[in-house]
Amino acid sequence: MYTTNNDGLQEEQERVNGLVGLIGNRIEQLSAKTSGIRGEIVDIRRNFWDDVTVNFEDSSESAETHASLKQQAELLSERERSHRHTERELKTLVKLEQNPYFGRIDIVEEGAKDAKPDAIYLGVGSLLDDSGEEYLIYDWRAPVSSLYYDYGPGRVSYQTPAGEIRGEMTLKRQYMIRNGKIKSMFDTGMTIGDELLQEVLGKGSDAAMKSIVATIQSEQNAIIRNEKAKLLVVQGAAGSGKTSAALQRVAYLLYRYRGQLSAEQIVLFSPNPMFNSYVSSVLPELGEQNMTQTTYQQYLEHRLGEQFQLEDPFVGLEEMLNAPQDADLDIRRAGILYKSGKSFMDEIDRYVQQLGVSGLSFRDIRFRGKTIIAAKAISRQFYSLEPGMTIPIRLQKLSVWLLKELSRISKEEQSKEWVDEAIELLDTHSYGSAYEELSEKGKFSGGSFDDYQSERQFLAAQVVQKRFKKLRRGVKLLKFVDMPDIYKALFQKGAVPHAAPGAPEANASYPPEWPQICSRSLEKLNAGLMSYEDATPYLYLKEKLEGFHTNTMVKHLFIDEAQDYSPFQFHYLKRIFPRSSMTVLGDFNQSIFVHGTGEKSGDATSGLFPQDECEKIILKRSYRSTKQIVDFTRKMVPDGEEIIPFNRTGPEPAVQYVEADRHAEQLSVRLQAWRSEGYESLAVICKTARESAELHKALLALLPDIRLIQKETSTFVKGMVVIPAYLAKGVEFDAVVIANAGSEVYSRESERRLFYTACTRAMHELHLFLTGKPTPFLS
Ligand SMILES: Nc1ncnc2c1ncn2[C@@H]1O[C@H](COP(=O)(O)OP(=O)(O)OP(=O)(O)O)[C@@H](O)[C@H]1O
Repeated sequence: MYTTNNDGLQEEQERVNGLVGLIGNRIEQLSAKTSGIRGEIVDIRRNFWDDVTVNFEDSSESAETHASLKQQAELLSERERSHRHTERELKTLVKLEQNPYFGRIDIVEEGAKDAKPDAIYLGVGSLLDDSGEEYLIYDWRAPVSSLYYDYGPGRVSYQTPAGEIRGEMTLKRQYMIRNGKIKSMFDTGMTIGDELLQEVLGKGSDAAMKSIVATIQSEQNAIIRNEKAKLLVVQGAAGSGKTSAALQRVAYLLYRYRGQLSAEQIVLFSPNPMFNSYVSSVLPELGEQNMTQTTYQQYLEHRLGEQFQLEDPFVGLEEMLNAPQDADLDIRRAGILYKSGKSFMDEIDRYVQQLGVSGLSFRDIRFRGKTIIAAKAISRQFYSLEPGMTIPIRLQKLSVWLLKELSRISKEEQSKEWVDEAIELLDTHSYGSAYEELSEKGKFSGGSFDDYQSERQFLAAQVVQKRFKKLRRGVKLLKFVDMPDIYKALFQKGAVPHAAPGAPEANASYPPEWPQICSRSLEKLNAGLMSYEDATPYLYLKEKLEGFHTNTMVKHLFIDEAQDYSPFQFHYLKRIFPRSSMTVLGDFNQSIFVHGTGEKSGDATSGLFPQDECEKIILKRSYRSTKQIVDFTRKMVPDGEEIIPFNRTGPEPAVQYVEADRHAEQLSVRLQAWRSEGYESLAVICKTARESAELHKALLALLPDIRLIQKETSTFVKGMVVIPAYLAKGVEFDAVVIANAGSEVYSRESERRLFYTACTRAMHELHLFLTGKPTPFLS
């Protein structure tokens, strides 16, 4: 539905030339302005104190000093703001100079006096003419720009903050402009030119994800511009542009809510650190600052502190993938599943209710090897507090009581012998300052016994206070609450449900393997290890008891690879970020963790927001891989026939039998062949990290520059890599070899999605090596 159009090419090129000239001038002016502001900032900083009148002698002088300081600080921050603004403008202009726009639509607005259409040109930023009244280029995020993504020529309408605008689109045109020259231009119909998409998708993959603004598809546009939903769930096939849409959405939100929403108020949860590096250039490319990026694991570590050694999700996954299929594995799976579900959360809620009445464990507070406040006394005090108060409030009150107790005990300590010994060991400086302070207070009468007493008392108080400081800090941080013990108690009673007087009925949702799950959980926790599946419930319980440390600053959460999150984790995130909307992007066919919600129906996000605040968008078209690869991979998963390949062709995926002892050699032949064809990013995908490490070792002798990707790898670079399938999530390669697609490697039903994820990483070519019978997922 597109036509290459050279008719108005010269005219169009002249327009581009004019714009490039104008942009060049603007760049010059703005550069001068920016360096002027920078100079001013340096000056203000250098002379900050010279321009402030400092006088604190009396209250009126002091007020004047404050006012003067405030004024100077405001001036500085205004200049800094202005500098940031001009810098951003400058960056956009530099981009526009290279490629001023990528699209044009001609619109006749309904009710307009003039029947002549307005030509609207779309680029990565907007540009006004010298009068400041007419847009020469519209930002792709402006309300009118949405027409470009949503409509073809004909009747159109779009929303503006002031209401709906209707009209007629008489032309839709796309351009490929490089360095100010129009390479080609097309007039298109409804969809944004296959031609342009073909060109973009046909290229080699990069070490960094690219922005897709010139070719956003209408179903992606609906994700990007959604403003209503508090919870936007995007369910999309592999390679359907979920991550791309998410990143353009961040850019859109920053534009739409400029001044109200900043990049730090948006958090993206990524599947692993390497993915963070892979996507981190998209927003800067669009002239925006990057949002905060983290992984759920990093977040857990940050919250958990040092009490336990936290296992990452890949440890458990690796164990399960390498373990034989036996009863033991079933128990592990059942434990993970139960601890990831909403029932366990409800169970913890019930447990907390019971703890309000009895059962909270406390630690003795000890000093110099002796218990000075016993856990029992702490418990007694806690349960003597008004039971109507919540546990967090009671703990705060308890901590105030403990601090008072510590003060009392510290006074008693001052007369103890160890204090005398400590005083003797004090240096002369401490003595000197004690003397000075006491003299100032007039506590010395002149060499008498009283003077000696005053000095001893003073030094004793100091010595004891110093030694009690850590205890006080501990009390303020509620370290006297024995959280590990309280969590363990959930498993100590084995299958016996926690029922408290007045508490709702304990649910009988325990899995049949509960007793074994309990003993395993205790074994690990007693060894100071925290499994990934325990971390969120533990933190939830801890925060329910100690009070939630919510983050109200964050306004929007993006959760990518959402199929790998459990319902428990979603509910926990919702509590931690109570003011935040969520965009949740996932593909149930790529769910690889037991705790993940691989079920289409078992929506992990249900119940997070009221129904009328939730929206779901399904992306069926897959852009990453050639038609041949998509046709091949979609057969591996249920409902695969719903996945629509983008019409870009390439070689058929190949299955190749290799002899086990020539495995590495044949792989290297394949990789070298691809390399000589010009592919730059090549991956050998294995099932596990163990297999990857072994194969990498063997391949290194043949291909010295091949890299091994491990869970700690934090940067994604172009080249040849060996990578376990679960770390390849979210990224893509020009060509992929599945190291061994044999049934001895991928056979359990639980590995189907891992296999699918691995195969769908290929953009142009996919080869599957086999040393034996093929995996049943290929049949
Ligand atoms: N509208 C588009 N225009 C150009 N390229 C696109 C478009 N949509 C997606 N792509 C490309 O398709 C590829 C896959 O996109 P992306 O990684 O965002 O998909 P995804 O749904 O997150 O994939 P997965 O779930 O498999 O990780 C990327 O190379 C991306 O640039």
